[in-house]
Amino acid sequence: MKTTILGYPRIGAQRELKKACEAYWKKTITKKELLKTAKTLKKQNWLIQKELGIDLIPSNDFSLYDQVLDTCLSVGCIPQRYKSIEQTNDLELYFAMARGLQNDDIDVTAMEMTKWFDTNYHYIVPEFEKNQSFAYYSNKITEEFKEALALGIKTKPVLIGPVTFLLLGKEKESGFHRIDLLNRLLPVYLEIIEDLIDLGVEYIQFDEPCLALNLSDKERAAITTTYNAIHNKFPKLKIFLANYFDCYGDNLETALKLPIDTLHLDLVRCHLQLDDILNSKYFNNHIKLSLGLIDGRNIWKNNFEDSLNVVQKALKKLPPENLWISASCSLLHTPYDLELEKNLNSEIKQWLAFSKQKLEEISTIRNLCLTENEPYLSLYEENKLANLNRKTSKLIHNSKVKERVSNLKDTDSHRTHSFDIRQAKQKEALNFPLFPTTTIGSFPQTKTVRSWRLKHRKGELSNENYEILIAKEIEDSIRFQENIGLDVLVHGEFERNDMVEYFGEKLDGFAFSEFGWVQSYGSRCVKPPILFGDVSRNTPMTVYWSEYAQSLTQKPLKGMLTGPVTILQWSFVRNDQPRETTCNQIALAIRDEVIELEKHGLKIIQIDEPAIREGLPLRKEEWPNYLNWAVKAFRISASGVKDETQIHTHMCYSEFNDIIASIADMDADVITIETSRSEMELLDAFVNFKYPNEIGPGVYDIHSPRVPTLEEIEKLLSKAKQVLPKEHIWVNPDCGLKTRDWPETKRALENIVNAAKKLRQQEIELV
Ligand SMILES: Nc1nc2c(c(=O)[nH]1)N[C@@H](CNc1ccc(C(=O)N[C@@H](CCC(=O)N[C@@H](CCC(=O)N[C@@H](CCC(=O)O)C(=O)O)C(=O)O)C(=O)O)cc1)CN2
Ligand code: MET
Ligand SMILES: [Zn+2]
Repeated sequence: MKTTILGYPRIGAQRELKKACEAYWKKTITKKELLKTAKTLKKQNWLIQKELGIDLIPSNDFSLYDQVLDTCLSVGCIPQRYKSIEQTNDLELYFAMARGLQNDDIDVTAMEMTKWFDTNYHYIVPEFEKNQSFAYYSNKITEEFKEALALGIKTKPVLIGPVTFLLLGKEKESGFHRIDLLNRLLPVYLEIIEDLIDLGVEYIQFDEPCLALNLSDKERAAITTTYNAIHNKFPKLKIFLANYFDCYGDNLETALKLPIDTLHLDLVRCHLQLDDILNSKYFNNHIKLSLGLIDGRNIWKNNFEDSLNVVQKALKKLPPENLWISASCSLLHTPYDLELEKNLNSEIKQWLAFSKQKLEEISTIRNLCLTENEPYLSLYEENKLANLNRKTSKLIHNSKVKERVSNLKDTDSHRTHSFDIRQAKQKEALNFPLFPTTTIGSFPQTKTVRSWRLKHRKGELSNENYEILIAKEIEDSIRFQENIGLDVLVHGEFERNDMVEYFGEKLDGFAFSEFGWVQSYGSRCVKPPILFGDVSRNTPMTVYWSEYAQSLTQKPLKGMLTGPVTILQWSFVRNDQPRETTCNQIALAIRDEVIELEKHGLKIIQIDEPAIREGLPLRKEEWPNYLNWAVKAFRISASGVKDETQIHTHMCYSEFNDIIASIADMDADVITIETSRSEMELLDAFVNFKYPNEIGPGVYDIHSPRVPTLEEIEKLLSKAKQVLPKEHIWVNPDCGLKTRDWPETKRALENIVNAAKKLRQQEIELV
């Protein structure tokens, strides 16, 4: 019985890769220095896995930006607009595809970015043309294998499987389906594999998480074609096929019939599938199983007793040499090392395992299965105790909270009156012009603002002085917003480290780490708070700064909250009760905050739910149940206020078509959404559905430093005006401005306000 993992985090325990990439982009370090940092990180990752007892260690799980982008370069899937960069500098090309590039000679936009399945990790979306050709282009995969080999480690290179690669991409023109490109793509994979085999590779891991989705017959056939072709050409190669994040489901028969060496199972997300497989008539016991027992998506300690039971079950049908002990998915989604945490409550800390601790758990489980397992029995006992302690801890349970959730009534998730009635009252109370303008909440989180927070945390800046600085920043932003003439102002979120972590820090039932960083996209990281117990709000969270900001202006100020589903989705959440229950607890806490903001004079409150789409289960059968409780949780948070109080919500990065009815069902008075990059295409869902409430389609792509011109914004707005009732249209950016700098923010927002003014003028001239 051996151990393996599917992938390891790569950002560095101290976020070394983030810092190096950002320095390289600013040209304060050279390409050579960046690559040196990368090399050191890879080496550290391999050596720690070796030291902690991982037998089959992955390579090519490292990436300077994103593994799907890496795959694009491996197979030469480079959109036309980058061809002029291609010749000059490989890193420049790579980062241009990731982030766009603007200089005297070149002006190219970035490739699209979207969520990796149901995670908060974003990948770069491959672009395909009808006549797409592929060619073996970058040699990253072989180079990394050689790098590890030089350290004495023969790795298992990780490749995103060709079918998943195609399905994750997008057709950039009509008249074909991307899956039809398989016959062109496969030969390139075969070339790469041949190179790897020449270098001595024994195992290759093919990640095909598309197997967790509802696949068509054609897509399933593509899986069969692919792995038959690879096996026929390289019969000695050991194919390690990995699906994760959900069951094989309908795709199980296809998977079991493949000529592969190992099938990997995510037993955390789908623990019943082991029985399905062992009992399947297609199962043959020559196949090896990789048991994904350790949770790669969450930070709770494994329960060894349960895991050993699973292994025993497998051992009834398979010899031990046909089993791998592993984690459910790549450890990319969990932080580096729990040992770095010096300030975590020690009771809570003993319940947790970060990536490094998960490596230890994997080898301990294997060691406990050995006949000579005595040296490890104390670890087993320790694990049992920690799990028992977590079950019974006083820190977790709050009977008042449980009672409040179980006493929720239907009326708690309904506003007093329907939208029409509310809208009329709000129009009277707020008296906005046509096409009111607003922003999504955050203003630039500059290095300076972040450095105040760091100093404050370290005790180098007193509470009082920190607050003086934040207050001044808020005041400046209010004056700026008034000057350019925005209709609904925001305070700017300067006091927040992150829109979820900030609330985690204020709510009971959450703990937070110091170094628990997880990559979100490229160099951007998040530090998800740890939701370990019943959630309650014992103190106002945003009232102080919102009330202060409102006191500075006659214009209405929009209070800014993160919604229950997003807090749930972007935290490390307890796994001892249904997510629905936890979400309702958060919803009640947010509801109390909404009511309190109203009490303190705020007439408009935004409850952000950017993660509601991402939280959708991977399989459609499970959508209705999820949407039902998620929408209800939002409504619970929003329904405690009077008709006159205007509730906004905001979503970004979303394909809205599938779930538009549920979005409407959230019944927010106003929704602001991301649409600018798709030229308002995303608005179609709202139009086709006749979305009943007010809506602000984004007119400024905040993911790019580019400033949209007045004309561009006008064009987008006139598109919106053609399809939406003009009384329903708001004018705003796609998302918050925290990742932007002030100069471009100011120019862009001025253009936005002026575009709205021009639109109003046109309306007056029309009558
Ligand atoms: N949780 C979450 N998920 C999300 C989003 C989001 O906003 N939050 N937005 C979408 C896109 N994803 C994003 C993820 C991260 C960031 C982001 O800006 N992250 C920051 C960190 C934000 C943060 O927590 N900041 C802290 C700590 C900042 C820090 O690194 N401080 C330095 C010191 C200051 C400095 O020199 O910069 C340090 O500790 O060493 C703070 O402001 O207090 C980063 O990686 O740079 C943006 C978007 C989807 N998912
Ligand atoms: C990822 S959605 C962000 C919403 C938040 N209010 C902001 O403006 O940053
Ligand atoms: Zn957003």
